[in-house]
Amino acid sequence: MSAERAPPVPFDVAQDRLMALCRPLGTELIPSRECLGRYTRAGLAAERDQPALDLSAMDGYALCGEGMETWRIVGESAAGRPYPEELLQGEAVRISTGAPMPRGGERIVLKEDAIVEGNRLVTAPGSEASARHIRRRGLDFHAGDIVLGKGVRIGPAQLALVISAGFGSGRLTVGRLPGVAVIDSGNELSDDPITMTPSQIPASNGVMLAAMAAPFAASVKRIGPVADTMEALADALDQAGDADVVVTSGGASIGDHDLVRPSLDAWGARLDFWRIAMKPGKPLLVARRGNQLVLGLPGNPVSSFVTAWMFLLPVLRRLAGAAAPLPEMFDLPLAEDMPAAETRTEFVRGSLTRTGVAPLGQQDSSALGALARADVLIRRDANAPEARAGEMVGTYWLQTGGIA
Ligand SMILES: Nc1nc2c(c(=O)[nH]1)N[C@H]1C(S)=C(S)[C@@H](COP(=O)(O)OP(=O)(O)OC[C@H]3O[C@@H](n4cnc5c(N)ncnc54)[C@H](O)[C@@H]3O)O[C@H]1N2
Ligand code: MOO
Repeated sequence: MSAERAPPVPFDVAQDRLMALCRPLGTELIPSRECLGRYTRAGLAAERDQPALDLSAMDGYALCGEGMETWRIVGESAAGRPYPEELLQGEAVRISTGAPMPRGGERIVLKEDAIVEGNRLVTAPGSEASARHIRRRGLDFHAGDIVLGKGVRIGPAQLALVISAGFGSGRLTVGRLPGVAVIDSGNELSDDPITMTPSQIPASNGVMLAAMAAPFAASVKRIGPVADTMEALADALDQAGDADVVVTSGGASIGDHDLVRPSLDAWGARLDFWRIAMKPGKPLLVARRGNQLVLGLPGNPVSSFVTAWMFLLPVLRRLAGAAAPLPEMFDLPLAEDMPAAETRTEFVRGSLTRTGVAPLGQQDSSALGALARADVLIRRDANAPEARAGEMVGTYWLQTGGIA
């Protein structure tokens, strides 16, 4: 059967097949503070307790002894400058948030609940000193605890955790990020909206795809726009060099000018699969040339975005070492009825309302306006029956890239 006539690959099968083709790239040792956006390649064990001592969580006074009316203030424990002695019965020290509890300090009275005259302290009527204002040693984690699992993305919070766990001045072993080349192809494309003719189209996909790939890539090389000729495509593929992932946009369908498949063939790439039962994005193709992976995305801008989101980003995350590279789906209620689905798994651009998710009115696969307004992709499985308002539907959050 010719590739044109073979039935399209079901969406989930295609995602699984693609993931099976990717192996995480090697590792590299880089300064911990530069690990933003990287993936851990092994569990990370803390090198210290956090906090390393019992600390005060509030500004106030640390007290020793119970059942007395007044305390004698004998000094101060400030953040980074602890009170050096042991507190004795009836003694108190001024203490600030984050400062170490003095030895013998049992409870904290808040500054606003303390009545102080000279070095005498009494607690205000109705208030009480409490041990709950003490952050105990190891409250966050203990030395040896695995604070980040394997294959976790280091975002800002994880980066702070790495520093807090004792790796501030050291290096971490993280996954290497892939090199990416993005080629947009099409005779009608122009990079210059000022001088182009009305029959031309601004080449928006290349910029969009490069922006999507950038957080997961060591480098992104943009090539084109290039003409729909075998020569121009051959030249563009040569320029892609040894990029780990080559992404093309346009020319993936079966039109007379759709030359991506024959060009890849001439370049020495072997087709793995082509055409997915998804809407938008049916003409997606996947090919390999040695260790290089080629994703041929459809030219329609929304099709290009959705296929990049569902296939390219998972590939990049997997190569970078992600344990869970596929976008996560959440069930949310529908804000309005939706018709029965077609024979392809459909990803409907939707907005988030107070009562749930609502499909946007414009679903054409060229409509960037609706895509830019969308908060979510609503998933409608192939042949799913009509869905009523209030029913739960699978939803992908666009803002988070589907991974949080
Ligand atoms: N007879 C059939 N025709 C089509 C089929 C089919 O199965 N049989 N599939 C349709 C589907 S679905 C899609 S999606 C499109 C995609 O086809 P291509 O990947 O070959 O895309 P092009 O024809 O090159 O372009 C489609 C559309 O997108 C615009 N475009 C292309 N590149 C860019 C870019 N870099 N930036 C902005 N816009 C771009 C292009 O001008 C076209 O308007 O095929 C259907 N046809
Ligand atoms: O699947 Mo195409 O991507 O409908 O426009």
